[in-house]
Amino acid sequence: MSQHPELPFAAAIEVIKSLLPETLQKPRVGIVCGSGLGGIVDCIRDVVLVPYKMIPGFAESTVPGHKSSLAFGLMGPGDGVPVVAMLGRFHPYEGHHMRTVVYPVRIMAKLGVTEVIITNAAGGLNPKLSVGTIVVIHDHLALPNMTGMNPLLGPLTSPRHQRFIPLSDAYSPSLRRLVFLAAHHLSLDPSALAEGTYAWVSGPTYETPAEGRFLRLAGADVVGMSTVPEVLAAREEGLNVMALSLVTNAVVIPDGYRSIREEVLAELAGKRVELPVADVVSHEEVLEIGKAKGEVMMKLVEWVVGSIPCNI
Ligand SMILES: O=P(O)(O)O[C@@H]1C[C@H](O)[C@@H](CO)O1
Ligand SMILES: Nc1nc2[nH]cnc2c(=O)[nH]1
Repeated sequence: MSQHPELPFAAAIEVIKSLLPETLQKPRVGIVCGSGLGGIVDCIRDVVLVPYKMIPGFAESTVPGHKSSLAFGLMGPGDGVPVVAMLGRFHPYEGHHMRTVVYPVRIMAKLGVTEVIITNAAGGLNPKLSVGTIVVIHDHLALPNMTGMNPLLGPLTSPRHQRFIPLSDAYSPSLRRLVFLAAHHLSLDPSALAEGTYAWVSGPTYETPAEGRFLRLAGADVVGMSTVPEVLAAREEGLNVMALSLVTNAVVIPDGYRSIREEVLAELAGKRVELPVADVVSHEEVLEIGKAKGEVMMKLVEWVVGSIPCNI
């Protein structure tokens, strides 16, 4: 495996701190915004934006719905909790090296972040999940991790890191509890918030119906092209992780394939048939749902940030 040049951690931290007032230099919570979910910046007070192009080692996000800036500021009631939000993320399918994809999470840890909230837009595999539902991720299924594309492959980025990271408790039960409490306090309909397993695929192609069925049979509830690399790096850095998916589209057609054979035979026999047709998903649709339903996600995140106890 090829070595990746050392990332300039110290230079990045120095630049970031030089652009921030002292009160914002040590954020407690890091937030990673998924496709179309960068509106979270509206919940942050005293915002200071730090463009990625100013930070050594950062790439640019090339995906529509992702902005290339970190937002520092305060969130939640009272004095507020210092936070840093990544308004756009890096995906491996953009051509970024895996070390670059997870670099911002490592920078967050170095700035003092102890909890990270990772959001994404995802396709629904579980037919019980309707579009707009928010899923609290409690586990993941990462085929790339199991087939030689684990983001933590290669030399350790710090001698403090463990070589072997357990993932049985990757998604903090305490933070997950807080989201459900948040939903109650915000009087959300209980069906608006579910919990489930996220399948990570590399993208950039969306799933074929067979791939969707395969992932569903393997136990996944939603599928997306991000999050897991960030979760792994965050766990390696010792951060508590919470991850939320917004279901933007349905992947699996419950009744299976539209059978052209059945259709033709029925037509020849003079019968009318109405067979299921697969949804054709697009990134525009993903962004549209993010715009329409992202506010609930933002309110949940804001409530959780304001309620994280000192020692979780
Ligand atoms: O960054 P996220 O995971 O929210 O973005 C999703 C997955 C792909 O990048 C894109 C597909 O529409 O949205
Ligand atoms: N892989 C994948 N990622 C998504 N992100 C939003 N929707 C989808 C989807 O259907 N599949």
